[in-house]
Amino acid sequence: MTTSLKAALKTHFGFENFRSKLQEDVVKAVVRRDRDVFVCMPTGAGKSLCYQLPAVLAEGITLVISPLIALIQDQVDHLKSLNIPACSINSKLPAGERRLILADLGSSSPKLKLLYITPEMVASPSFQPCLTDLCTRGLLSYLAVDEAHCVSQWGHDFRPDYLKLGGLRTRLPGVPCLALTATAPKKVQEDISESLKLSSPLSFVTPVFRSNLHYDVIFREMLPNPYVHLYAFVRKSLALDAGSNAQGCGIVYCRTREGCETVAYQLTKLGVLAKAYHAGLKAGDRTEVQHEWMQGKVLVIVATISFGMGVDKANVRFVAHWNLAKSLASYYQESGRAGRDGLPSSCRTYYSPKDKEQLNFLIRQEIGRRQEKRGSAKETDKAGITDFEAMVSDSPRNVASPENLAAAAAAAGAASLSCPDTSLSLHLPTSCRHATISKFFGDKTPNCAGACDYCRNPKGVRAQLEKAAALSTKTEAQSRPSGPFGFQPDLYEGGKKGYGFERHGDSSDAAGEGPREDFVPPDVDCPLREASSQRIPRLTVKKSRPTLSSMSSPPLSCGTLSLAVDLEHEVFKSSKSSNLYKAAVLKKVSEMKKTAPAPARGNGDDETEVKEEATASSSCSDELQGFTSASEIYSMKRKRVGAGQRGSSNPFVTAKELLKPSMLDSKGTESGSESNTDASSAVTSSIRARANAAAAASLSSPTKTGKAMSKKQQKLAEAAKSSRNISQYFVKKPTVEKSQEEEMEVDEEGLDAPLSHTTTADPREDSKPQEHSPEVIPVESETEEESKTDVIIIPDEVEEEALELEQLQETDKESTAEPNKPAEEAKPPLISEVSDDVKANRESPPPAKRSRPADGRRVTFNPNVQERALLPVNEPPKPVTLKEAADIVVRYLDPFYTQGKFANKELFKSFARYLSHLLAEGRSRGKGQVKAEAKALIKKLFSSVKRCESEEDWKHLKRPHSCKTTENKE
Ligand SMILES: Nc1ncnc2c1ncn2[C@@H]1O[C@H](COP(=O)(O)OP(=O)(O)OP(=O)(O)O)[C@@H](O)[C@H]1O
Repeated sequence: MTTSLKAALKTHFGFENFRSKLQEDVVKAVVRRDRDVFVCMPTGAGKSLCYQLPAVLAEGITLVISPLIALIQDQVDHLKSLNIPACSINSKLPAGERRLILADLGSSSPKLKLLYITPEMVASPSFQPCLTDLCTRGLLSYLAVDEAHCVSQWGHDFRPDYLKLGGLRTRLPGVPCLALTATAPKKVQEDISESLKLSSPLSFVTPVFRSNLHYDVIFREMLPNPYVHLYAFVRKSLALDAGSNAQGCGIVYCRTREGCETVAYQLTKLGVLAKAYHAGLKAGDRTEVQHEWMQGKVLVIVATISFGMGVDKANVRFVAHWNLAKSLASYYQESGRAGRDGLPSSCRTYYSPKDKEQLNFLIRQEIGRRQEKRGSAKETDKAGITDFEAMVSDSPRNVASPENLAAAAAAAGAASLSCPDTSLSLHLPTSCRHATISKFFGDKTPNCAGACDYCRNPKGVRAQLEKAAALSTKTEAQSRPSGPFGFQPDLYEGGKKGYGFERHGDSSDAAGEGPREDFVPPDVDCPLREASSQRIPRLTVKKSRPTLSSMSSPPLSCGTLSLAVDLEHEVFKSSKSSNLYKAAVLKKVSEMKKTAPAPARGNGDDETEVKEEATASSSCSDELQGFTSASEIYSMKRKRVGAGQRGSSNPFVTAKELLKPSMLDSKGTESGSESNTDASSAVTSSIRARANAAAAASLSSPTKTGKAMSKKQQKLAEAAKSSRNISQYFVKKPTVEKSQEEEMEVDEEGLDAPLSHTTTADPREDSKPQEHSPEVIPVESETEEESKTDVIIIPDEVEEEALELEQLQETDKESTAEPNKPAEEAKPPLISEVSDDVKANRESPPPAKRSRPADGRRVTFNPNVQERALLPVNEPPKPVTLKEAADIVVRYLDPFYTQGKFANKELFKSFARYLSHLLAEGRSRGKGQVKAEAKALIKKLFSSVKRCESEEDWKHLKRPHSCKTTENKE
């Protein structure tokens, strides 16, 4: 048998030998077909071959259940490349391919050897006829369940649909089942066996220990520059200093997309090519990044956990966790992607107590949510916490001091939920890290032989823990180490337990302070850190909860709540009475309100992220990926991000992005007004800052002024000087004849009149009527805040702006050189199109303060006039294509439009409306007319934007004429 198996191994898979004795034994057991088989082997041990080889040798079809389509795809592709007939039926399969597969399965002797399928699909009604048919014809040779830990509610990646596999199993009585996993502690193993109804299975369980992996932990917050530290780690792991001997690649795991982008950017900036991979990227970009990484073109992939499952790359020399994994089992699996070729590789965690707090909160919140949905608590709810605590079960102080350890252990003992031995903590250990992992999975202590930092340098590890403890003592003056589940014996005067699963259990031991209200235990989802505490007399959960919500309002993301929880807890710790507590909270809330800027456009992103990452893993982990770190939120500042970085400070957005919120708007689910306001102010500030910076540069650099200054630069400097009123871009040239100027002014005022009364609403204008035309939009003085706006100056963009400005001035020359025509000309379609309400408004009396030209004429700006002037008499206008029209409008949109992106939704909408009007009208229009219309459109838009001083105003922009003016407010 051995010889024939080896021959088949060589023939079908090209391997000379089995990877291990165990692999061989498993294959032999499966091939015998007389027992179910359970396999628990470390990551990268070659489990897949354990069912693939028997599948090839068997007569029928092997049904393989796998949790992810991406994972399935990799396996199918790999098998196809070996000429092994394999395929998958899933929701993404084109109908044609599906038909072909079903036809083959329905034939008398199907060619297919392995059919991969998700647990959801296997349970779906559409697949049942096919399954029944295969069963009745005896064509199923094996049922293989990959990643079998997903079946267990004690497992770290529980998938409810895996539970349905028990039912499937009973429908396939004679078909041997093979369950495989890399991460199954004893309890999970039992669960798998039970759920899959394995009948006295042959178990092949090998220790999880992988001697080629070196584990270590670095306290991120103690590093002067964590990115430089990571960079040095990358260089060392990839032996980049060894020149041509450099080898392999690596993975950095981050919890959020933003984290991925930042780390990738920092590493690249420091000198190692790194690319981000997360669900926020387009599918094509993701595939490309993965491809480049697989080929070794990109050395480091910085990813959320959506990356990795099924990625079988042999020479991954390191896996770094920039953020904590959500559980020890997850960590083992993620870090296990290193060293699959058996060569020494590094696994490092950059530990941060903040991370720990956030995760802790999220895990508990998730459990609370589940319990609420279910209406009851379950034993298995503890799994997430136990698994997480196994990584970070105690604070450094507790680990560093035996007394504290004992206290924490006692506290843990008192808790209704049994807590893991504190020495089991992976990241805050008192022993070997491999030992911690092995113990967690129920294995014996392995011989680490220096494959972790603790075994190499225990003193160093302890010193780091102590230093971290000292640091946190300084920052949390009064606080004591938090034991399991937030239990702080001293702080809460003995016996008070913190928020956790034990919190309902004990309410008896009041600390002997004044009269108390009847203690009502906090409910399951109470986010208060020490919800059960009665340390502050008369401060009950009922009273403190609203204060927390006021701190976390508006709810930006779970990070905000987490931050609010921290702040509330801080106040709680430092207050002695209920009144002082309330006063302190109110003060904090008002401080926050004062300092917090308008919500940033990106705020919604986190939620989107949470949703999108849902494909990656369990719901809990999804949420974690979308989490914005408290530190990020705390700064409440716009981020200064580098040029070219995704999610940078560039306020411009694509049309698609703009459409998204408007679609939501129409559904009434979300208001885009905030982001609009934000975008408009951002772009205005951005333009100002850029122009100012350019002006400053020209002033401070003598070489760039005077003669040496290029024409372009001069124009840019001019623009900078007048940047306070960007509308001047659209105003007539100073060289224009006065009479022409007046005509234009009158015309344009007429255009704006029904829509807005801006030009004269500003009292400043009334006071100096002769100095500027009514078309000049009032200049709002630049506030200190605006001048401080963080803007990255991108030289290329400045150049581009100058170029655009040049073009604009050229076109301005054209239009201002044209004679005006009487107002009776037909109203340009643009005007009629922009708003139907305009007509109605025209009939209403103008506002009292509206200024008029001295002669009282009321004329309407008519771009047709200009168009005619441009064209030879009697010659029909040269038709413009839609593209040409678009180009013209886009050019006039400058600086609201750059690199294919619009600055705000309103501009985009108007632009789209205008173009669709051109299309609908279906008649040829001259360039001049289009230009003039575009110019008028932009000018009007700009003036509308400028007039909006509040969010309310902005909302009214949807009906431009009703936008409130300063005057109206007065
Ligand atoms: N007998 C063998 N000889 C050489 N290489 C092998 C052998 N068996 C499997 N491999 C290779 O080992 C690598 C890991 O195999 P596989 O993906 O099956 O691991 P796994 O145990 O399923 O890991 P994970 O749990 O992380 O998915 C693959 O590249 C596979 O081709």
